[in-house]
Parts: sequence; C-alpha cells; structure tokens
Amino acid sequence: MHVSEGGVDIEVPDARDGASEGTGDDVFYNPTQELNRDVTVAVLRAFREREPRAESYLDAMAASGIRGVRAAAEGYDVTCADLDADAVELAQSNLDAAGTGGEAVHRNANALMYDSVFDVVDLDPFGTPMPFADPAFANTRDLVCVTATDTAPLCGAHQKSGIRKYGCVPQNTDYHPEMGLRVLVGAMVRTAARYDKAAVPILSHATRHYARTYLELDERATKADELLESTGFVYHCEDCLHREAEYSLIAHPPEECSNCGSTRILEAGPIWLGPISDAEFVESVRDEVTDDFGSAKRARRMLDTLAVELDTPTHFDQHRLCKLWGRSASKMEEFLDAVRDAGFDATPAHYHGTAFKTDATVAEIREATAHLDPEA
Ligand SMILES: C[S@@+](CC[C@H](N)C(=O)[O-])C[C@H]1O[C@@H](n2cnc3c(N)ncnc32)[C@H](O)[C@@H]1O
Ligand SMILES: [Zn+2]
Repeated sequence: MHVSEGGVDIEVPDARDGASEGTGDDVFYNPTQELNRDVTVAVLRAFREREPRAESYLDAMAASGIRGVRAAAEGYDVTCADLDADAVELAQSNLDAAGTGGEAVHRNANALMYDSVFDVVDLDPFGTPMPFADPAFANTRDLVCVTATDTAPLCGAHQKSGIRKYGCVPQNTDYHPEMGLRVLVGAMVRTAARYDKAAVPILSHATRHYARTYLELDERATKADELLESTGFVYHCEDCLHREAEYSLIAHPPEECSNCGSTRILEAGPIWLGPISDAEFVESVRDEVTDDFGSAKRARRMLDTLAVELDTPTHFDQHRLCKLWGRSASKMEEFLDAVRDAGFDATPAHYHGTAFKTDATVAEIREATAHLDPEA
C-alpha cells in the first residue's frame, strides 16, 4: 500500500489498527502514530537550530523506515535498523525511492548502538523501551527520542510489570497518562545517570496509547546529580484526590491525608517530578509544524497547550472532581477562570480535554469553584 506522510511517499504493508500491534508477520506500520511522527519531524527541525552539529539519526526500530525516510528528507544522515530482514529490505527500498540517501541495516539495535555513535537516536519499540535504554544513553551524543506503548504497566494498571520494567512503583490514579509519562522520564533520567549523563526532557507528551519524550543529553555528571533531585514521590489520597509531591530519593509518606484525614494513601515513585518540557523549545517545535503534516491541526493544538501548561506534578480532571463533589461539570474555561479569580495559577493540560494544572490544592479548587453549581 502506498502512503504519503508529511510530503514523503513510502510503501507499507496494508494498514492495520494499533490494537494489532506486534501480531502478524507483516512489517509494522501504524497510521495512528502519524502525530507522533509529525511531532518528531518538527522536533528534528527545531533541534538542529539548537544543536547545529546534530547530523546523524538512527531509526533504531525502523519497520517500514517511515521515520528514517522522513528524517532523511530533512537532511539528516540516516541509518534505519531492524531485526526483521523484510523490514530492512522495505526500509532500504523506501529510502532509495525517496532519493534522500540513508542506509537500512539488519542489526539488533542494541548491538548497533554499542558499536556506533549517533547524534540522534529514536527508540520506537513494541511496548517498553527499557531494553534499549542503556546503549542509547551510553553512546548517543545529543538527543534520545523515546516512545513507550506499554501504558498499562507505566500508569500502574499492571503494577507488577511496571515495577519490573521501570524500577519504581507506579500507581493507577485519575492522572494516569501523566503518571505513565513521569514513570518513563524518571527511568530514562536514572538510566542516563548511570553513564554520568543528564537526560533533560525538552519535550514530552502522553497521547492516547503511548508516551513520548525527547531527552537532550548533557555529559556533566553534576548535571545528572541535579536532575536526580527532580525525582521523587507522589502521595495520592484515594478518597479526596488530594496529592502531594516529595522531591527526595527517600520516601517519607504521610500517615494520613492532610486534606481529609483518610489513610488510603497511594505512594508512587520514584518518578520524574521536574518539568516534562522546555516551553521555549516546545514553541520552536510548534513553529516547525507545517501544513503538509496530516496531523498539523492536532499537533499545533497539542503543542500550544504544552507550551503554556503549568509544568508541575500532577494534573486534575475536572469531571472527576465534580463527580466526587456531586456537582455538574462546567465549561473548562469558566472553571479555570474561577480558580484564577481566587488567586491561583491554572492552565489546561494536554492529557485530555478536561485535564488541568493548578497550584491550588484540591480543597482550594473546591472552594474556588463552588459558586459554579450552587444547587450542589
Ligand atoms: C513499533 S515497530 C516500529 C515502527 C516504526 N518506527 C514506525 O514509526 O512505523 C517496532 C520494530 O522494532 C523491530 N525490533 C524489535 N526488536 C528489535 C531489536 N532488538 N533491534 C532492532 N529492531 C527491533 C521490530 O521488528 C519492528 O519492526
Ligand atoms: Zn484525602
């Protein structure tokens, strides 16, 4: 089947839904990941302005090579790798047909990453990227891009698997996409720290079935130490949804909720508690989204939200709060204005339509918005 994405034409096997990911014998292609790939291209454009020496790009799990071909069309010196010989053949013929240069190699991504140094490495595996994180951080020079599609382990729905994979305790809360993203970024930051490197998340998003983060590398061990200070724990009250973050490598969980006195407190961590994105970089990425992207509208909307999103843990869900308080929900802008009128910061959050961030506590949000449903 012929596919055109972001001005690039490639051949892929017949499209199938993301739900069948990892099954079947065909080389993998998932049309629902177009937003992910479009944002990647915008990041690659913006990143070159930030780090002009970045030239080589490894599409470490290439499948059809769609990422690699798109990166090559941007002028990157591309290597596509895959374990599957059919994928390598397809990726090479797609690179050749595009006339962009670039090579597809039949290699295990881990062996290749230990063998060779790339400026930018893109990890886009089935499920968790953890088996590929060590060589990526040991050897990449500038930027590691990571997709994780194992959202159930990441967000604590499959907690034991999350603990095994990510070396922390994820908890299933009403902010599960953010839990997943912060578990992922925390694990990446700790992995890079093992190589005395700081992996700074400069853009991260959680979108339906995956989490995606772009980590800029800094080879100063002191910077890696600094980043570890932005990891820690979230204590979440299951009864009133109050939550607190503790920036520490050692947990000191409260015995009871400081808002409602409940002892039903979930402890998550250590997870990433620092900024998930660099707002200035997000804006520069947003400016690189072009109309030939199939997801242009969605990508711009998401990046606009991300650029101004209060970047602190963790977001609230207006509908969940209103349900808990026996109130009817309001329009998001009206709700956020009420929180702001009470003197707090409040912004939408990119996770979903009723997600928001604020520096108000759950009790302060409740009081600030009580007048919106006087019947309740
Ligand atoms: C999710 S698909 C990649 C999708 C592709 N990047 C895209 O954007 O359409 C994962 C690919 O990783 C390949 N793979 C799995 N283990 C690998 C390994 N150790 N080294 C290289 N490729 C691997 C699989 O054969 C599969 O083609
Ligand atoms: Zn409580």
